[in-house]
Amino acid sequence: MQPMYLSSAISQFENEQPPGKFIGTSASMKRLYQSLRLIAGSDAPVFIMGESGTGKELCAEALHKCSARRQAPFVAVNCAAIPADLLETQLFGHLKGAFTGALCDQQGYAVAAHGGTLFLDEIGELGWEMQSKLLRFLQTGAVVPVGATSARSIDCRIICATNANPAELIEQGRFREDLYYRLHVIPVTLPPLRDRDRDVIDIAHALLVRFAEEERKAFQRLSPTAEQALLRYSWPGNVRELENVLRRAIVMHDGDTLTEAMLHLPVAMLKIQAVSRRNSTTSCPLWMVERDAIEQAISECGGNVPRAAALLEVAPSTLYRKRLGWK
Ligand SMILES: Nc1ncnc2c1ncn2[C@@H]1O[C@H](COP(=O)(O)OP(=O)(O)OP(=O)(O)O)[C@@H](O)[C@H]1O
Repeated sequence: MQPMYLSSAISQFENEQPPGKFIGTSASMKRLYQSLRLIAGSDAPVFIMGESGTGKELCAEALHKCSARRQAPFVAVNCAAIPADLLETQLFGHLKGAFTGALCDQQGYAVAAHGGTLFLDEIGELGWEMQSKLLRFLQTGAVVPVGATSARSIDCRIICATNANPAELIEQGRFREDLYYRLHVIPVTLPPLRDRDRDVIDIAHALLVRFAEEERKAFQRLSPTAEQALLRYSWPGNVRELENVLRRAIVMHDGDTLTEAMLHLPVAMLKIQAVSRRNSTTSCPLWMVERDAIEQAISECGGNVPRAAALLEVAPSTLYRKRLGWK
């Protein structure tokens, strides 16, 4: 592998545009882009966390595109989508005759990613045995295809992602702690869509233009009340859900303006706005702001304190300690 050209990685971000295919300029996304700028120049493993549909794969792609490895392949593997008994040969390859049905040599995803980036999505779904094999690959930097006797060195950057809480998986004995520490070198957390201010509107506009063209419809804009509805909704399925809502609205309706009624957003999923409902001209003690933010995060995570701590980027012990202080 060539030495890492940090300056060339950074130049991808110099124009302050969101990296890769990201849309959104909210404060939380700007913080993310800033981290990605620093991370792209390194070869250290990245561990991406975030709710389903927040853009974890988009993030992995952006890191690859902004790295010195961008001319080499980006290989994405969904660990949950491949049956456990096929995963080893898919990941590490096999030789002809290694098992019934192995009619020719086949290189695995790891070899295909040589020189580039290997993205392991839904890493929490890997079986225990496969986790050991992945750990061995990370320790040795070499793969042994099924049926082979010698190893082949592979140079690829590892990025993995999960929407599960890794601490919980380890606690439940479903994920190896030693593998976790190998992978969890640089953590990246994607904020949920409901915490990205007006990004939802910018993304919706871009999707409206794209889907209207694909569906050969005349839609050109969102009505002001449709925009307000998008802002009020809590988006449990994040950007993927927004894509589905807009696609469905555009397919099922006609016109040039997409209205609130056409979106059919469930009223039961309105945002909990305890903090933002507070009269913003009335100051209050800082501890109350902090308390509200913490309680809101815990409530959004269905009472799961470690997950709320990950969202707030603090240790779970910090939340437990602070909550004891308020009681
Ligand atoms: N900030 C964004 N701007 C524009 N499109 C986005 C953004 N974030 C996500 N998307 C789009 O939303 C969809 C879901 O994104 P992606 O597959 O990266 O999410 P994910 O977090 O990996 O989901 P899962 O946890 O289900 O694997 C994709 O079509 C992606 O292009």
